[in-house]
Amino acid sequence: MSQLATRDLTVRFGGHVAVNGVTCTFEPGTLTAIVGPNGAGKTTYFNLISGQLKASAGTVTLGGRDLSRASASQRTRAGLGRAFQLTNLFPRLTVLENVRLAVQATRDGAHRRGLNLWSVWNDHADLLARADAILAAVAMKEREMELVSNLPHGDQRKLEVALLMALEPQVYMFDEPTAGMNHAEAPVILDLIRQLKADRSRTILLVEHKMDVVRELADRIIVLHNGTLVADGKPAEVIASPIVQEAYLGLSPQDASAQHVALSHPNPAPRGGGLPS
Ligand SMILES: Nc1ncnc2c1ncn2[C@@H]1O[C@H](COP(=O)(O)OP(=O)(O)OP(=O)(O)O)[C@@H](O)[C@H]1O
Repeated sequence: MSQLATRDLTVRFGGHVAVNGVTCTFEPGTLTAIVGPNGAGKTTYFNLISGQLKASAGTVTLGGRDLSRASASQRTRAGLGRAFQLTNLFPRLTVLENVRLAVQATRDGAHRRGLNLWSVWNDHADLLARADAILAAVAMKEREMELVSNLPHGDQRKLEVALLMALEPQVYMFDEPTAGMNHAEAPVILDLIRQLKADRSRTILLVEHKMDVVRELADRIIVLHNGTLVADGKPAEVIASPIVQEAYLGLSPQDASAQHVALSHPNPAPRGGGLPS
């Protein structure tokens, strides 16, 4: 099983350092929540790991393999799976066709074996069986013949997770997976993440603003502030730590026991100002 690691990962936009020397390892079987105020660098850190953005400095490795110079698609093939909000779906294809294509994308090499009709037929049956199993896992089998464009938003987002599962990644990356979902839709996605977590062999990274979700799902929390990693540990410890409670959240020690603090919120500026240097 493969450890994901970033070392001194840094990106600068002009004079602004959006992610600043982040060194962190993520173990298989662990769900790590990445939290921090708006603009802290969470999505940028994701972009650097998944290869959507090139780092100014530092490395990203998976199972010891250096992916720092790899493209986003090479990183996906190496095992880094990132959920994108609906951008990976083919709206004019059916649910089943979408999943089958994603399964097919993971079986590269099959098309290079030349034209052998028996193997083409076998591959086809195998792909369909795998697509079927994934649709069953996400409870979407009854919708498999529907066009994706006709699905309700919640089902489209569920399908997005199904496509990610089809890629069989070692690392699942979710950036605010329930953003824009209603009260009925959000629990379904969280259930899927719970299912993935139950497997205990996957590394899951979750950027999430909702602290109740983080408390429930995370084995570990890391906190980014101004692009820097400022806290890392078990959820209860991180949430209760003086640096997060007093400096970061701007709460008094008495408030430190508050149950519903949010480490991130809709207002761009963090409460309580900056962290001590
Ligand atoms: N392509 C870019 N060019 C210039 N600045 C950028 C770029 N991408 C991100 N930034 C800046 O980097 C900082 C970190 O942004 P990022 O989106 O990673 O924060 P975040 O923690 O994900 O915030 P939010 O919780 O609001 O999504 C911000 O100041 C943002 O404006």
